[in-house]
Amino acid sequence: MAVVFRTCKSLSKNAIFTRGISSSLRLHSQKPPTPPEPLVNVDVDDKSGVAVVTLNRPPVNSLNTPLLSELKNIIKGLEDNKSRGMILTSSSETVFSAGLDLMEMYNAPKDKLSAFWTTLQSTWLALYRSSFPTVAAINGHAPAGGCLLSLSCEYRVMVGPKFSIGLNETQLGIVAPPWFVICMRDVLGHRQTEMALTSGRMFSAPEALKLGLIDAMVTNKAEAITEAQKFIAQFAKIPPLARKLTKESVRQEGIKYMEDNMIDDLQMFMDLVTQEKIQKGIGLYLASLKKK
Ligand SMILES: CCCCCCCCCC/C=C/CC(=O)SCCNC(=O)CCNC(=O)[C@H](O)C(C)(C)COP(=O)(O)OP(=O)(O)OC[C@H]1O[C@@H](n2cnc3c(N)ncnc32)[C@H](O)[C@@H]1OP(=O)(O)O
Repeated sequence: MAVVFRTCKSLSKNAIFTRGISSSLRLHSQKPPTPPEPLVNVDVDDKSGVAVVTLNRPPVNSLNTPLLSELKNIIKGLEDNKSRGMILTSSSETVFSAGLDLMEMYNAPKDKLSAFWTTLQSTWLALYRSSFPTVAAINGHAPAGGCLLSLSCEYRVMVGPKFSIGLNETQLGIVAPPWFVICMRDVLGHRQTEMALTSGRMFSAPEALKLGLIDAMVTNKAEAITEAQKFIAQFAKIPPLARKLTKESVRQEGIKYMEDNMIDDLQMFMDLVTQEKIQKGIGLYLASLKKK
């Protein structure tokens, strides 16, 4: 797997920034400061043109505004570079993504809360409607927003059997927004979605496979990447424009929902999440996670 420097340069603002800073600082000091790790890494394979995009926000890849923003920029960069495909995975050995960063929603000022949600909306839309094939190589737990990212890809390969996946919002006393529901329904159908979402159930990888929530189960990350590459390779001979327009057509409900309802959806989020009892619930949940 080779990193194509030219591609990375145009994809990651962070990469340009850190290179620029470290080379100029080297003139003035012996020890340049260690550049910050990007929140999302991207490696583009020279031969296949497929990008492995790795969430890299330890410990649990919770999705905050900077990470979502970085992911969105990378997806846009891949679009601009006419990418052949994208595999989304995690640098953690046990967590794909713990979902939305609860700290972004807890006692947050309204402007930050609003920026957080609009970044989530636009990042999701960029991923969901991306023209290139997308696969989630789910190499760890994927609750809530982690499950949403997976569902927004076209194919899901999960490392099993011990990790779990699902939209668990109701268990937290919050509500999965309609576009989360559409994503789940795209994959599971109406009845199973209703059952899964009203209970907020998390599924083990074998359960998820049986249900169709994931498409394949493997035993490690390397196998997950190989399976993902195989899925993407089958599109090599399909004309990209026909593929893109077909994907958009199949996903029209979700795309249209978001395009038509961005402001209402933001308002619903703000109204719900700023309620005192919801804030209290998030606070208690965070405390329970920290107490573990
Ligand atoms: C008409 C409808 C209108 C609707 C309007 C909108 C409504 C709002 C919708 C909001 C949607 C939200 C979706 C979400 O994604 S909410 C987030 C849900 N996530 C979870 O429930 C997962 C919680 N985490 C875990 O279960 C576990 O952490 C894990 C992922 C299984 C990993 O376990 P592990 O043992 O490895 O790690 P720890 O639990 O010890 O965690 C390490 C530290 O990370 C902190 N942490 C974990 N998850 C989060 C998170 N999501 N946000 C912020 N911080 C998180 C945890 O507290 C530990 O912190 P510490 O090191 O300081 O102790």
